[in-house]
Amino acid sequence: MPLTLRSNRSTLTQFLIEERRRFPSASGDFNALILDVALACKGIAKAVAYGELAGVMGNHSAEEGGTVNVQGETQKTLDVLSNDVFMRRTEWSGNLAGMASEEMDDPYQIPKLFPRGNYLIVFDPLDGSSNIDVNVSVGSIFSILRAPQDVIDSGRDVVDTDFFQSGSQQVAAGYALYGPTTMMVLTVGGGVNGFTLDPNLGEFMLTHPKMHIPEDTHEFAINASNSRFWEAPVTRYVDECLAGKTGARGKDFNMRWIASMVAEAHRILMRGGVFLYPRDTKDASKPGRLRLLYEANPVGMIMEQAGGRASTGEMPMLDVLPTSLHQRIGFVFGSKNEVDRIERYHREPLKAEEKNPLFAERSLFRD
Ligand SMILES: O=P(O)(O)OC[C@H]1O[C@](O)(COP(=O)(O)O)[C@@H](O)[C@@H]1O
Ligand SMILES: [Mg+2]
Ligand SMILES: [Mg+2]
Repeated sequence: MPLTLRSNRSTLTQFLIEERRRFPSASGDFNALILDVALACKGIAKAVAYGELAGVMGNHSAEEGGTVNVQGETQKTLDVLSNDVFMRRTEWSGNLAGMASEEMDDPYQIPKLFPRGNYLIVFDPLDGSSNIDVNVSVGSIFSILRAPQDVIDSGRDVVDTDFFQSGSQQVAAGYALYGPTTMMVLTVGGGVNGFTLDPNLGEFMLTHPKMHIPEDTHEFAINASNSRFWEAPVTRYVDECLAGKTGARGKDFNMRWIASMVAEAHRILMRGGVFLYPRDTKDASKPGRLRLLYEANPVGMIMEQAGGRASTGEMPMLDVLPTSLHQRIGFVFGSKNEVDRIERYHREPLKAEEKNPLFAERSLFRD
């Protein structure tokens, strides 16, 4: 079926140029960096789309350099490939002072043969990759920070602490979603805009201008298999959602869990909802599942810029000062009123029945 191309749509390049006109002092390096990232995402989208045909499914083999990342997680072939694409597409242009990724233990130094620039990029090259073999939507997440002034002045190698900037310091954040269509969702600080990849033109076209998250929702997302490890405020919140019309909330809720955060973030951006991967007691060494610098902060910035909220459960995510490169953290985001409510539950003292599971809703001692 021939596609009718709407000529009035902006391309990502046009959009960035128009944005830059509003800030005449901007150097243009930043736009070039975003376009490099977009090109990396197009490359990853192709690899994901070819899947088994390109021999890129399954775990990364030990002969090709190892199978476990710094998080102790088995790397998929596509994790490694996507990481490589991100690095190669962004390292050369003179816009970056350094980068860090989920798939690299330490910060990556821009090779000496390339000039160094003013920005740092942190990325999750493939989010939701445990789903890749079952053909569920996955994506890439990125966060752009300004490099510390002494890094810019001296051109020195970057170290972990250069990246320890709160999420509110991000210059830009975004993700690409490799779903039925490939999309890029971007914020440069003035709202959130969504671009769909036109496969014929090879261009991201502005299809979702000024994305906005409804303040209320009746849809929540959480991995309920962890419920025995949740803290009481989270149990209270989920129990109230499950109780539906008959409970404290007085309305029914729907539940979703894709296990691909980038896809959940996109659903929430499109129609509202709340996502929780809270801090829990499952593993004392992991205060949460998701990573602050390249998952929670960029998705958090997008949520806040779209009128939603992002929180640790206790405080705004974007106010957290990072203490390590691969730091994990509890993450709650989405429709504003739900995130506010979850934060309030964390502040409120527990009632006796919430402290004692024997008296909780659906317990032995409750009629
Ligand atoms: O398997 P679980 O515990 O439900 O965790 C799912 C979460 O893990 C993640 O896949 C982690 O991201 P990576 O795939 O980049 O490691 C999130 O996208 C998702 O929300
Ligand atoms: Mg991830
Ligand atoms: Mg990943």
